[in-house]
Amino acid sequence: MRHSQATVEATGVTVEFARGRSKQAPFRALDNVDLEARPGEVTCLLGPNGSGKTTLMNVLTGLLAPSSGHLRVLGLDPATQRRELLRRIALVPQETSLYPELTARENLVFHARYYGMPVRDQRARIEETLDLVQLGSRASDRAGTFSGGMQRRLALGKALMMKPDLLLLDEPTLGVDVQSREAIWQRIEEVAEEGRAVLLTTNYMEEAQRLGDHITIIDRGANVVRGSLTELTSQLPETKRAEVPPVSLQDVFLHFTGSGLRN
Ligand SMILES: Nc1ncnc2c1ncn2[C@@H]1O[C@H](COP(=O)(O)OP(=O)(O)OP(=O)(O)O)[C@@H](O)[C@H]1O
Repeated sequence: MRHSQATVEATGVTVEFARGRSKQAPFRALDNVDLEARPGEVTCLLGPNGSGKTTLMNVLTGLLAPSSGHLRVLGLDPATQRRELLRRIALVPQETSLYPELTARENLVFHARYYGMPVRDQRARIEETLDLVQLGSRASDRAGTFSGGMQRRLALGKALMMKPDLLLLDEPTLGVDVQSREAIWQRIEEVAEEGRAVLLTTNYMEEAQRLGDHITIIDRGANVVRGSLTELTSQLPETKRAEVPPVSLQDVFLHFTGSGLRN
């Protein structure tokens, strides 16, 4: 049972996009979706391509307003209290948002200033962050010269530096090597250990299995199943549970979403 007050509380969230031709019914990218993320936990949002994961992240940060549903993030309504919300959350999007001409350190300085970090904290926090994401020795190199893994670590550093109450990550280890992935996973685990909430999307079952205290699977814009890995496994039919113990999250995922390819 999960007792603490939820950081993300979404109930019945629906998002519709108008289609090109006006007479067509709108496309429902999210249909009555429920989601929760709690302090001290990593919540993983899984779903096949196009299932609505990024759309849901955009709703949580107030970038998109839902057509209907109840939504609170840190007790705030993202649609109307976005400015206040953005001071307390950090989002690492799929495409890294770095300035390639600036050095790693300059990227962090720019971010700290933009988000109004107190000047007296900036220097120490920036150096601490560079060490945390293992870029101390490359701090004076331009971000544009970094490998994919280094760029992801720097993007994560930008978010961690602000010490958000909610860290949102859209596919945090997409295309990075094993070493960077391990470093990123450890930082994510530390954020949760510090009592803050993490919500991440991923297509990597191994990642969700390692990090996810709680897992929500969506498919075609709707909830499929939610719970801890143990709870999800217990919802598999007896025959599947018995196959090859222990059951992997991939078995659970394919059982609930099927193996058909998505477009
Ligand atoms: N602005 C938009 N206008 C119209 N349709 C959209 C828009 N944004 C997303 N969609 C559609 O909504 C659905 C969900 O897309 P979304 O990007 O949220 O999926 P996803 O689960 O993040 O996919 P992936 O794993 O491929 O990143 C898709 O069918 C997509 O084409």
